[in-house]
Formats: sequence, C-alpha cells, structure tokens
Amino acid sequence: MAAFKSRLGIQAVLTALFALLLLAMPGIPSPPLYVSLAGFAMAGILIASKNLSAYLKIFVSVYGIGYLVLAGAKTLAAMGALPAIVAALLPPDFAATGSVVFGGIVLAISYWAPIRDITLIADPYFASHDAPSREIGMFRRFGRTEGQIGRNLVALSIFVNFADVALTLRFNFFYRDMYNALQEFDAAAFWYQLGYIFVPLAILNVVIGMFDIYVDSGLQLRWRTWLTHNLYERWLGQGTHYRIPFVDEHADNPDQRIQSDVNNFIAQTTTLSTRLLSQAAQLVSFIVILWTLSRDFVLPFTDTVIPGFLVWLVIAYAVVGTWLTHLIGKPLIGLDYRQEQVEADFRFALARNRIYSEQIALLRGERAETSRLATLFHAIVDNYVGIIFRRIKLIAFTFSYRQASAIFPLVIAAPSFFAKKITLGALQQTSNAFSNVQNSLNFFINSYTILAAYKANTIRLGSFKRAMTKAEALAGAGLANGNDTAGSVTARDLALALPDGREIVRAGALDLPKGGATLLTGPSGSGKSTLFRAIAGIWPFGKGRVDVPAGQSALVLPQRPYLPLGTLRGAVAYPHTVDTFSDEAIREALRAAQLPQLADQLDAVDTWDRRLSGGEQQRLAIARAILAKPDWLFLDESTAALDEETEATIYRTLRESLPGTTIVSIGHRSTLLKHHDRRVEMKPVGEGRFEPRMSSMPAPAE
Ligand SMILES: Nc1ncnc2c1ncn2[C@@H]1O[C@H](COP(=O)(O)OP(=O)(O)OP(=O)(O)O)[C@@H](O)[C@H]1O
Repeated sequence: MAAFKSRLGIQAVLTALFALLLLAMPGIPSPPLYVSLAGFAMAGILIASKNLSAYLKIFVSVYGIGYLVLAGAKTLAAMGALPAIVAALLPPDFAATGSVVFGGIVLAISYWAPIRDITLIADPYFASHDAPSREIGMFRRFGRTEGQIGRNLVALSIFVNFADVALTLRFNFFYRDMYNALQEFDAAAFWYQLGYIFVPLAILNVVIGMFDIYVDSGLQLRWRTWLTHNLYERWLGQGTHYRIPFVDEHADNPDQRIQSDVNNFIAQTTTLSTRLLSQAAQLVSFIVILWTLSRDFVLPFTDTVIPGFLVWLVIAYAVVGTWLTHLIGKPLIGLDYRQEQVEADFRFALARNRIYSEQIALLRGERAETSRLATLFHAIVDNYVGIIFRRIKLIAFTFSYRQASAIFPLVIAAPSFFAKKITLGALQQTSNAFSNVQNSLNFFINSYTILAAYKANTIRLGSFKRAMTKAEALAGAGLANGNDTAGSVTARDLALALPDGREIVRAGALDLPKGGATLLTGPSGSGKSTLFRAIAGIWPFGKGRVDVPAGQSALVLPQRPYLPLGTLRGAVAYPHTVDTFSDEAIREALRAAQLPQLADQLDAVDTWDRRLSGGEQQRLAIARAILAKPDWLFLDESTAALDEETEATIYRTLRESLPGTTIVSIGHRSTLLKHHDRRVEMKPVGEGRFEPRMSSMPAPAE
C-alpha cells in the first residue's frame, strides 16, 4: 500500500515538473496555456488522491499518465520531433485537458455514498498482498501480488478502452474525407482513403476488440476467484456463519451472495467503470467535434446564428433523456433486489425438500410442501410481472428516443447542405458525430437496467459483509473464552442468555475436572446444549467467562451428526481431511463403533445422511471420536438413538480405547449413569433459569 501511495506522489511531482517545463522552458513551442495549467491541476488531483480507494486510485493514476502522454506527444509534434504521419493522428490539445477533467471527476465522485459502497467491496482485492492465484494461468505473471495484477489489468483495460475511443474519433474524420472525395469526384483520394486509412483502422478495430475481451475476462476471472475465496473463508471462519442469523443486519441466503452476487458485481463493476468512462470520453470528444462543426450555425429558415447549436441540442437531448429514463426506470432497483431474494428463497426451499425427502415422504408432507413451493413461486411470478411492465415502459421510451436520434442531425444539418454552406463530408461527419454521441448516451440509458441490478447487488454484498463483521464482533461480546486453567473446564460468574436477552443458565462456579466421565442431566430446554455451545465458544449471548485447558483438543458430537457429501472415508475423518488417517485406522474405528459392515466401503460415495439410519449415523460419529482421540469429548445425546445394549457397548469401547479422554455427556436415560463417574444436574433457580450443580451418584443397582 505504502509503495502504491508513494508512487502516486512521485507521479504528482513528475506531472508538476512537466507542466513547469511547458510553461517556462525557452525553445519549446508552447501549447495553449490551459494545457500547462491542467498539468498543475493534475498534480494536485494526484496528491489529493493519496487516501483514495485503491480501485479509484488506478483510474486517477491512468488519467495522470494519459495527460503526460497526450500533452508530451503534442509538444514533441510541435517541435517537429515526430513523423508527420504520427503527428497527424494525434488528438487535439483538449484531449490532455480532458484526461485531467476525468481525473477530477473520479476524485469528486469518490465522496459520493453509492460509490463508497462499491469501493468498499472492490478495494480489498486491489489492495491485496496475496501471492498471485495459481488457479488461473491468465496474466499470472502480470504483477508480484494478486492486488498488483488486478491494478495492472484495470489500467490496461482503461488504456484499451481509450484506444478504442481514439479509433472511433479517427473513423469520424475518415468519413468526412471519404465523402468529400466522393462529392469532388476525386477517385484517387477516395481509393487512398479506403486502402490506406480505412483498412488499417478496421484491422486495428478487430485487434483491439479481441484484446479488450481477453483483458476484461482475465480481470473478472481473477477478481471473482479472489473475492469468492475471501468471502467463503471469512463466512466459515470462527463460527461466523453460525452467528450471522443472530445479528440485526439482514443477510439472507449467503450461498446466493457468494455464488451469484459476487459474479454479477464484478462483471457490472468492470463494465460500468471502464466502459462508462470511455463512453464519457467519447461523448466529450464528439461534443467537441460537433462544436467545431456548428460554431457558426445558422438556425434553419432564419438568419439567427447560434454558436455550437448542435452541442446545445445534444446536451438538452441528453439531459431530458436521462431524466425521463431515471423517472421511468427508478422502480426497477427495488424490483430487481426483490427478484434476487424471492428466487433464492424458492431455490432454498427446493434444496430443503431434497435434503429432507425421507421425512417429507414419511409424514406425507408433499401437499404442504407443494403449497409452500406454490406460494414461494407465486412471489417470483408476481415480482417478475412488475419487472416486465416496468421494462416495457422503459423500452417504449428508449426505442422512441433512439429512432428520433437517427434522423435528428440530418433534419438539422440538411438545410445548410442544400444551401451549399457545408460539404457532403461535413454533413456526413455531423451525422456520424451525432450518432456517436447518441451511442454514448444510449450506453448510459441502457446502463439504467444494469445500474438498477448493480445497485441491488452492491446492497446485498455490502449487507453480507456488514453482517459478517457484526457476527465476528459478537464472538467476543459478553462471554469471555479463555484457556488459562490448569486441567479442567471451568465457568465463572456465567450467565447464558437467549438471543432476546432472557437468561436461561446461571453458573457461579462450575468445574468439570480432567479425567473420567461426567453426565449432565436436566429437564428438556434447561440449557444443557447451550452450556456445551458456550464451552465450545460458539454461543454469543451472555456474560461471565468459560475457560478450557490450553493446548487440548475437544470434539463435540451433537445428537444429529453432520455428514458431508462424498466418500465414507471423508465422512468418518471429518472434521479432519481425508488423508489424515490411514484406511486401516478408519476401518478399525468403524468396527469399534459397531459398524463392521461399513469397514470395506470407504471409497463409496453416497448421501450418507440419508442412507444410514439415525443410530448408524450416531455410531459413525462415535467412530470419528475414536479416530480423532480428543482430550475432551462432549456427547450431546449422541447415543440417544441407540438401544441400551449398544449404547453400553459404545460407552465401554470409548472408555477403553480413549483412556486419556475426558468425557462429558448430556443424556436423559438413567442407564447412562453407570458409564459415568460424576453427575451434574441442571436445577431450576427461578424465573426460568437453571443452574448446573454437582450431584451425588446413586449407588450401583447390583
Ligand atoms: N438459536 C436459538 N434461538 C432462540 N432460542 C434458542 C436458540 N437455541 C436454543 N434456544 C432455546 O434455549 C433453550 C435451551 O435450549 P437447549 O437446546 O440448550 O436445551 P437442552 O437442555 O439441551 O434441551 P433438550 O434436553 O431438549 O435437548 C430452549 O428453550 C431453546 O428453545
């Protein structure tokens, strides 16, 4: 970051020195004063951009370079240092100043709230110091870090887009010269224009088009890869995904935000930023041409001269057009946002049906599900109908607007042509300039629908990131988790609450000593699982502290184990990676957990959570514990689906094969008592609160 900042500083100094040189050096044919003044302004803009967003900085920097190149080339041309053919191709003096104006515009809009929302999402990639992603070969050596590759690609993309604008400008003059040759019946000039001007320009046009798509796609792919990894790693990190539903920031369907919103955001950002700016440059350039063409414009059928009439006309046309488009298209923002949401809700409901298909089939819940799906789909249709009618209204306007633009310049300029005041070439150039202005304006107008979806995307990604930040902050809110106790798990002055603030568990001083097995019992809903969550460090509500011994591993097995998609080997090894344990160790663990029939199916791929019975799934989780050999094993009704005999065998196996593991179980069955050395009971202490208290063990039945 520091290098990038200072690079802008160096660029500012160089630009100021260059402007000074233009102003003060004798012997240099001076360009108009405003070009040097623009240089000082550019230096100021570069300095003011020191704390600008990493993404926008690229634009300011490129405009700064653009100024130096354009003004420098014009000066060299004036000194006669450039070949005539190159000098003739250079854009006029105002182009360098235009570059400065665009730099200023970028700086100005950076203070605008919607732009800040966008840069907050875009910046982390461009400021990243991560090593270049190895997943993508394209442009991998285009910088030392991923962020630098991104910055270089944006800069390249801007240059390519501006090269395209320069080409369009040159085409405009080609049309003038070619039609003038036709009017003069000058065959040699005509063929020269076609062969020596048009053909190279056309080839350049194709090459630039190809290069443009290569650079753009490379940038989008690299950026998406980085942002997607970044978001899902953060989402899955430190239990953030678990805590997001608890925060007040609305962030529904994170899957959709990571999979689709990221992709759309990046495609829209690159399209709207580089293309919008190049279209703006095209607009300004052709407005200047129109000004030159209509400097002494005589209003048709009168003697009134209106300098730059076509420019005023086109500006009025643009302002009215954009304003009307805004009025008609504004409701699309809300509609698009809602569409994404209802689509995701429908998809999620379908996915749940797939996951719970057996429960639904057993309960004969199909009718209830069908009606739920119908309601959800109705919301999609309802909203989409709204979008259709809004789009039709918008299209009615934009199409009329485009049709009118086609003949508009001819109507205005034809009287001058018939009065022989302008040549056929000039008429053609006017019409072409007008239509280019129209194209740029159409881009802005057509962008309206993109802009609406873009805003919805930005809002969705922004709220997702805010929700993650809040969920991360929630982790250390009231409850302190530490690990400074010698050997036991301790809770001090602990008060666990529900998300609405209602307190459910109170523990002044609770100690779960190392070694042996402790059984936690109590009425349903008394907060036993919540106490486990607090010990595991994922429960965010409450106050006090929970300490767990330093450097010791723990495994919590809930009543319904989670079995990931894929091979049985992966399901047993979870949460460790598949290659952590040898096949023999996994087989041994399965046998010990009373699942010998699965021992030779390690490579089988299945939806294990649907194929295995509830009790088999619980035994598979026990196999995990036997494999992982944690120092602490928390069993939250993890054997509740087993018959008492199998449960007894499992407990015996656990205690024999994991002698160093401290077991803490939650359970309701009295038969569990004989497998434990201590008992903690949740005792009601009034107002719906429960307190875990050491309880005496009943004497063995025999
Ligand atoms: N995410 C949550 N949001 C709101 N309330 C919750 C949440 N999780 C748990 N609760 C509530 O906290 C209370 C305690 O739940 P907990 O699962 O800890 O009880 P338990 O003693 O383990 O019950 P059981 O023996 O039935 O498993 C319950 O009333 C439950 O509804």
